[in-house]
Amino acid sequence: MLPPDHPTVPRPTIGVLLINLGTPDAADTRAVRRYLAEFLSDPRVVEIPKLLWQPILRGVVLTTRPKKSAHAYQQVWTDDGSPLAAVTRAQAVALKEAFGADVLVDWAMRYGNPSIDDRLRAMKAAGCERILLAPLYPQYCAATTATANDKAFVALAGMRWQPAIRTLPPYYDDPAYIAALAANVRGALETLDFAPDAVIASFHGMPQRTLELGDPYHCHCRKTARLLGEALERPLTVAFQSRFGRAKWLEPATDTTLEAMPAQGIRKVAILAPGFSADCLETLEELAIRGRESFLAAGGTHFTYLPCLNDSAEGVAMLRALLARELEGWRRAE
Ligand SMILES: C=CC1=C(C)c2cc3[nH]c(cc4nc(cc5[nH]c(cc1n2)c(C)c5CCC(=O)O)C(CCC(=O)O)=C4C)c(C)c3C=C
Ligand SMILES: [Fe+2]
Ligand SMILES: [Fe+2]
Repeated sequence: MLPPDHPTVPRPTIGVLLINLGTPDAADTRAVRRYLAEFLSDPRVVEIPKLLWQPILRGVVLTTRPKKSAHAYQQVWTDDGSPLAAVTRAQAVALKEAFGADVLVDWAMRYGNPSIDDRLRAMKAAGCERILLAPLYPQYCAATTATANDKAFVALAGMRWQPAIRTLPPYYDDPAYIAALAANVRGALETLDFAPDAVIASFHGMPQRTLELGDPYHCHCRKTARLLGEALERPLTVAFQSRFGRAKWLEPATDTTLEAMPAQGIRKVAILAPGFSADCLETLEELAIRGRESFLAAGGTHFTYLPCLNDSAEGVAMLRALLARELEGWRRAE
């Protein structure tokens, strides 16, 4: 006879951990400083020797940037907190619903909260013997995908009894991802009261040096944009946003592209950020607010920002298909 509180329904033995970049706990200078200190101390993100970089980070960067960034966060903060956290949580809830009771879906952030370590331990305690790590970056980059997996493996290194692990591969050219983006863009363009002269695909930038060192990120971005352009039957203008620091970054830059367009006769634009699985500071503030302002100030007449896939029906169906493919052998083995 089982005790009354013994679970009669089997506990899920398979878990999926959605991972995104991370965001401050609050839109104030203190919380942003804490977040930036962790983020920008990651040697996968800033590839400058620690002895040189830490004095610059602790000196000029962490005394000036947090206040400026906190102001930016305040403009996009929601009742559910940071948009990045709110959207990632909503994606986890929707995927939980889609997979049903036999798969435990959770979410974590590479920097800040909820931490990867904390959520992996909770999943293990809940009975997960097999865990799929899913860094939600369509384009592989050492500064995003690899560091998310690194962090998970550091947590596993502290476990006596580790779960079995798989990692979600990049999906920059996956037909399901391209189709979801195309449906999203087509639907949004249909509701516009203007026909854009250009559709811009803005990806987060990276130092040019990482391309020369063999990071596939730039190639992945270009291929996503080519395939999406083919699906939409119109070429996209590719640009790279969010430049950080003094080194040369991937070009062309989104801000200078937007500022130059009106003088070239391109006065109506639609812009999307296909490399972000969730809307966040970089899309909502940098593109939708500042990008709009600078484009209109340069003589543009019409500007629209097209939201990320987020927890839209097509976005969740796409993620479910990608994750289910990775879980295939595991689910059959149960
Ligand atoms: C989508 C892919 C991303 C890549 C590639 C990436 C590289 C990268 N980023 C920085 C510096 C900053 N990024 C910041 C915010 C931020 N970056 C991404 C994604 C990628 N970054 C996201 C999703 C976010 C948003 C976080 C949020 O809370 O909404 C920031 C913080 C904000 C600010 O102060 O501007 C910094 C700094 C570097 C240096 C880098 C590659 C080397
Ligand atoms: Fe970034
Ligand atoms: Fe930015």
